[in-house]
Amino acid sequence: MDAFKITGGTALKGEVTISGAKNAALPILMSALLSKTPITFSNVPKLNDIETTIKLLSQLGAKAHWSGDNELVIDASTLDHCRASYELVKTMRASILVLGPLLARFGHAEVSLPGGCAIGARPVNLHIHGLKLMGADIDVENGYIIARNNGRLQGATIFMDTVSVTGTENLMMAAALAEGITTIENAAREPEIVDLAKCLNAMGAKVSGAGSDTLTIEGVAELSGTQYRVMPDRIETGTFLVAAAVTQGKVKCVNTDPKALEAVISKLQEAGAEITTGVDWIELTMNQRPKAVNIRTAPHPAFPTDMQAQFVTMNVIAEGTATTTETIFENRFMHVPELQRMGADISLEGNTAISCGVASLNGAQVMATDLRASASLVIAGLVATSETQVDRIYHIDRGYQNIEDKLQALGANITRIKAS
Ligand SMILES: CC(=O)N[C@H]1[C@@H](OP(=O)(O)OP(=O)(O)OC[C@H]2O[C@@H](n3ccc(=O)[nH]c3=O)[C@H](O)[C@@H]2O)O[C@H](CO)[C@@H](O)[C@@H]1O
Ligand SMILES: C=C(OP(=O)(O)O)C(=O)O
Repeated sequence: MDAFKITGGTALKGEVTISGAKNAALPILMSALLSKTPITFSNVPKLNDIETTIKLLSQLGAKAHWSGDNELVIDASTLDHCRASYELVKTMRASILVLGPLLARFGHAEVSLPGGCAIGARPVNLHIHGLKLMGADIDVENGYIIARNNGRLQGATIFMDTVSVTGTENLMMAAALAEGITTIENAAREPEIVDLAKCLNAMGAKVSGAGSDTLTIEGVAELSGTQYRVMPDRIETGTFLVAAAVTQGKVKCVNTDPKALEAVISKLQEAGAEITTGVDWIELTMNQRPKAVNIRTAPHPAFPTDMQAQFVTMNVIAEGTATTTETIFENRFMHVPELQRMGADISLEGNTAISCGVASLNGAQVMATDLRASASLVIAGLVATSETQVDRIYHIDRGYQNIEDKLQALGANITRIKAS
C-alpha cells in the first residue's frame, strides 16, 4: 500500500486549482442511468471513487469513456443488468445511489447492502423507506436489497427522519421518472443536492426547492442526454485552506465556490486567517499561530462533518483550548489517537474532542483510517518538526485528485512511496 513521506515546516504559498466535487460527481454520474441517450459530464475529478463508479456503470451495461482531461461521456442506452455487486459496493458506499435510478428505469434493482464503515454504521433505511412509499416492494436477501415495482414508481410525500445526503439524492433520482408529484420533507440542503437537481433539470426533470428542506419533484416520462459541469469540491477547497492556515502560509484556491464554504470560512476567520474571495476563488493569508476554535458538525448550512478532522489538526497546534463535537457520525475521531502519537494534547469525551494546543507536533509513522482522517494527518505532517509517514493513503486517493502534486506546487515537502 502506498504511503506519504512528509517533512514539515514549510509555509504553503501559491495558487491551487480545485477539482470537481467527488460528492457531487458520484450522484450526478449515477443519474446518467436515468437517460436513454448519452450525457457528457465535465469537471469530473480523476479519483478512485470515480473509477469505481465507471466500473459499476459498466457492470450494469452502460458505456463510459473519458473524452477529455476531466470530461466523461456516459451512455446508458445499453443498460442490461440491474445488480450492483458486493465487490464494488464494499469499496464505495455511494454505489447505493444506483438503487433509485435502476428502480425508476427498470422496475427492478438488486444492490448489495453497503454495511458499516470506518466512520459509523451508516444504514440505508431511509433510502428504502422512501422508495417503499413510492410503491416499491423491497426485501433484503443474502445481503442484497432486492427492489421491484410494477410499472412506474408513484409520487409520494416522504418525510426523512434524519437528514441524509445520499438518501435525498436517491429519492430525487427515483422521483424524477415517477408518475405524479413527490415531496421530500426534511431533505438535505447540501450544495451537492443543488448540483444534482440542476443536472436532472438539464436532462428534462422538474425538480424544485433544492437548497431548502422541502424538495418537490414532478415526475416526467423520460429524461435525455445533456452536457453538465460538476461543481467545484468544497471539501478539497477547505482542506487546502486549513493546510495554508496551519502552516501560516498564503494560498489562493481557484475554480472554487466561496458560497459553498461559508461555515468553514467563518471558522477560519475566527482562527485569525485573513480571507478574501471572488466569484470563483478564495485566498487565505495566515500571519499568526491559529487560535483554537470550537466546532460542532451538523447538516448544511452548518459546519460540515467532512471538514471536522482537518479542523481538529488545526486545533491541536492552535493557541488555546477548543471542543470539536461530531453530531453526524458516531465514530469519526480515528485521527485523534494518531495525532496523539504526534504529540497532540487531545482527549475524547463521547462525541466531543477536547484539545489544548501545543506549539508543535513531532513527526511519526501514522495510519490513515478514512478519507478525511487521512487529510488531517497529511496536514499534521506539513506542520510537524520532523518526518511523518502516513500509511494506507488509498483512502485519500478516493477523494483528492493529485493531492501530493498540488501540495508540492505550494512548496510542501511530500512524496509518495509506492508499495513494492
Ligand atoms: C458520497 C457522499 O455524498 N458522501 C457524503 C454523504 O454521506 P451519506 O449520504 O452516506 O451520509 P448521510 O447524510 O446519509 O448520513 C447522515 C446521518 O444519517 C444517518 N442515516 C443515513 C441514511 C439512512 O438511511 N439512515 C440513517 O440513519 C447516517 O448514519 C448518518 O448518521 O453525506 C455525509 C454527511 O454530510 C458526508 O460525510 C459524506 O461525505
Ligand atoms: C465520508 C466521505 O465519503 P463517502 O460517503 O463516500 O464515504 C467523505 O467524502 O468524507
